[in-house]
Amino acid sequence: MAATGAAEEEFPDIKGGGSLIVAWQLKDKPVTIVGGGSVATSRVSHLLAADARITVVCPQDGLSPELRHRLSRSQITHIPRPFSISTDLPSEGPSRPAMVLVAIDSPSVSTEIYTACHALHIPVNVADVPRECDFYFGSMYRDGPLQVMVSTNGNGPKMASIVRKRIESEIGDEPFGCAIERLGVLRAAVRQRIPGHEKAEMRKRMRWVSLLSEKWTIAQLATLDDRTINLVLEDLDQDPPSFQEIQKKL
Ligand SMILES: C[C@@]1(CC(=O)O)c2cc3[nH]c(cc4nc(cc5[nH]c(cc(n2)[C@H]1CCC(=O)O)[C@@](C)(CC(=O)O)[C@@H]5CCC(=O)O)C(CC(=O)O)=C4CCC(=O)O)c(CCC(=O)O)c3CC(=O)O
Ligand SMILES: NC(=O)C1=CN([C@@H]2O[C@H](COP(=O)(O)OP(=O)(O)OC[C@H]3O[C@@H](n4cnc5c(N)ncnc54)[C@H](O)[C@@H]3O)[C@@H](O)[C@H]2O)C=CC1
Repeated sequence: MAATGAAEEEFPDIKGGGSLIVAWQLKDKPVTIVGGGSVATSRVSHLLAADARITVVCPQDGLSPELRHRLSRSQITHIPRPFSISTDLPSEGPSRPAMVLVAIDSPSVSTEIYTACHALHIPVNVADVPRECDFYFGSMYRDGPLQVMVSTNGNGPKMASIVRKRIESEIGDEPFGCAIERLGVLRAAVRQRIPGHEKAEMRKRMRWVSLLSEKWTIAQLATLDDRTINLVLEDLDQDPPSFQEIQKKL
């Protein structure tokens, strides 16, 4: 059909009012957290899981017990004083934060920090102040490399937490995290055996991994150790073997 002739109803209507959920890669990037209370502590957990380089700025007596523990294990850097816009927000250089998270109990100071970040084009989140957020946090479920984030786009944070718990209980004990971690290892091995970036090679890899992901259950994928991966990958010209076929070879 001609590109211009497509009828309007062929394309879905898109309702706005949402946000773009992405998996932001922060490994080794500097992130600054202002405040050391319970909200800051929860932000630190999420950032540690993302391997970010974390600096917490707050007076010595504001650091929560958990953050003191993380500091003693060198998981975070602590600057023990109130946040200073002129010192703690370098506009360039390796210390320029990739992201700033504000979790303090002073709305006016929060606004000043937000304004300074905004001027420097540094993405910022001020806990609980939607108009001072370039992005919102969501309710997180995590199992190894698997992450599920629920967002209500500011409409009902508590409801986000309720939906996340529903997902958590639906997943139950199924070892998704382990299965996905093992699939990651297997995919790397497939790329070694069928290297190359030609369309045909990519198609072959992608088709093969997709078929295996569907053919094996989550519990079966979770059993893939290095030895079974070698057996599974024995003949990549054939469709993937079943779990039972591999069991017979062991
Ligand atoms: C916009 C956003 C900005 C941001 O902070 O990033 C924001 C804003 C506000 N939160 C408020 C209240 C509460 N927030 C929570 C809890 C969470 N809040 C989180 C995110 C977000 N909160 C972002 C939107 C996310 C979304 O909509 O999906 C969660 C998901 C993630 C996290 O923060 O880690 C975490 C649950 C984590 C979990 O349990 O899994 C609870 C429940 C509780 O504490 O148990 C309550 C009370 C009940 C209620 O109001 O629902 C208020 C009103 C304050 C007031 O009334 O004064 C505002 C301001 C406003 O709405 O104007
Ligand atoms: N505690 C909670 O459950 C929730 C809190 N919030 C909001 O998040 C914000 C933070 O909450 P909490 O972590 O509970 O607060 P908190 O009162 O436990 O901690 C505040 C922290 O900010 C530090 N601080 C204050 N002024 C500072 C400055 N100028 N520079 C650097 N650090 C400074 C303090 O030393 C302390 O570490 C508040 O605005 C609160 O309204 C939102 C949702 C839930």
